[in-house]
Amino acid sequence: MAQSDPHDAEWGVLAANEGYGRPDSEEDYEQISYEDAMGKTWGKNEKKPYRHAAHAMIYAPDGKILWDMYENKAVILMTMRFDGYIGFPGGIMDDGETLEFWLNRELEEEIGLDLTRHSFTKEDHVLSHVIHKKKLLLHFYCKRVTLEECLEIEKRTIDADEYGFEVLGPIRVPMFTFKDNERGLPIFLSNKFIGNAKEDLLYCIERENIMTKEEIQLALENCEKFKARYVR
Ligand SMILES: O=c1[nH]cnc2c1ncn2[C@H]1C[C@H](O)[C@@H](COP(=O)(O)OP(=O)(O)O)O1
Repeated sequence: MAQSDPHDAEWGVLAANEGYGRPDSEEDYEQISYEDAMGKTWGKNEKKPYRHAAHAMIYAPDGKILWDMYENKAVILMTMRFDGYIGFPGGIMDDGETLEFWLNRELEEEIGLDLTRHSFTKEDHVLSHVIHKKKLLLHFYCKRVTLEECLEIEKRTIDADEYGFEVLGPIRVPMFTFKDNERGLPIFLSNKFIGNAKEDLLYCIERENIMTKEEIQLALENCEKFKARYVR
């Protein structure tokens, strides 16, 4: 059938959601409570209503000493996405079920999460944001598991339905910094992250007592110094 909307012709099946992945700035994100996010109708009668999206961080405390020198503070699972950004697994929610229902379904599809063992509940919710510009409500969840469980979850990613499509691979956050104060977490932070995934990551690292606020601030400062000197 002929395509009538040039936007659809350009983006095909991706047309409905492609706008959510366009670059934005930190100022576009307004933090709101879960109750406010879920309690309002958010433009239900407008031509394009707000959509909800939910993403999740799975991690385990580590403590392994790498190269006899650097302590890896935790194993934190992220993914290389189809669009070249780094992000957390999850996605846009459909109507008619709870956020956690759709989040669990996305996690099963994208990383093969075994929902009989690790399904997310409202208790795992950490943060919600609204981005009016994109008419998007973002919900973030975090779950601590044992190191053994975390490694099993990571391995299952390559057998997931979306491996090779929405998820190009599991990645770990380097939770250590070399003596040059750049290699490790600071350089990792200079990557491109989807949405506010970087802020979600840093928020949870502090909230879960993996690093202090001061340590995170230092990593961010060293990331900026690195970018100023090296990024072409
Ligand atoms: O990890 C994330 N943290 C915060 N915001 C995120 C994260 N991943 C995506 N997003 C934002 C920006 C995206 O465009 C939208 C939709 O998420 P996405 O995973 O791309 O959803 P679909 O695969 O299209 O269902 O949320």
